[in-house]
Amino acid sequence: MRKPGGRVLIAPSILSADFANLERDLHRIANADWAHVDVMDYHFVPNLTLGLPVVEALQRVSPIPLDCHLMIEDPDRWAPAYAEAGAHSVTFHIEAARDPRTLAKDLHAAGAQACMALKPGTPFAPYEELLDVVDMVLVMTVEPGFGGQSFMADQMPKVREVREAIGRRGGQIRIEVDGGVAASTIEQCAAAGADVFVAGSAVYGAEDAAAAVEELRGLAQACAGHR
Ligand SMILES: O=C(CO)[C@H](O)[C@H](O)COP(=O)(O)O
Ligand SMILES: [Fe+2]
Repeated sequence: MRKPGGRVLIAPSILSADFANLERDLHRIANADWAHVDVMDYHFVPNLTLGLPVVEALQRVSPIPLDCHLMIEDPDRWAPAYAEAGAHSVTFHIEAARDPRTLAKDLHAAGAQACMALKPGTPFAPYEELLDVVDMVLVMTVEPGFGGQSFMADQMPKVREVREAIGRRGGQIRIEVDGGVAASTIEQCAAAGADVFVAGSAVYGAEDAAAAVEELRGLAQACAGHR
């Protein structure tokens, strides 16, 4: 079982990168742990970003593993292809999945870690049993769909609830937070029990993206150590 206070992971979101220069911008964050890739389909969320062909291309050039966050309808049908493309982790939204248990198994069979995401209005308790089959839980700290939104501190009790449930069951499940994570908000996420931190505008909006990654990592790691 991973002890509280283990290594934290920083996953910059390329949603805030320059879409005309994605390879260059992946290399700007080569010191991060994962590159977070936001896939949006104009149906599950009111925005459209990129899909499987672009993820396959990113996979060929990325210096770090891809963490694919699928904000799409029918992930049962579409998500396994992202695992087959080589993504390290594939996140589906629990609000969109028909059979999350089978989907998680399909993702594992295709070689990826499986993660379930919860929108801000979605409670965790009905899905606690799925901790048996997922590797990570993503607690959204904005409404999914756009980068650059304000962090929702009211999601911290949910992060604590997930961390407590993981603690009761044992196992090595990570908790990822996504949306509005920055130097001013990351410590409360880490204190609540998150150990994977997505940051888009806070990293790519900085003069030096790699330095922003290190700053975030330092703040989160210090907090995780005191948990
Ligand atoms: O999933 C997302 C939006 O739905 C993005 O990953 C998230 O918003 C990152 O951007 P920022 O750090 O600027 O909030
Ligand atoms: Fe995301």
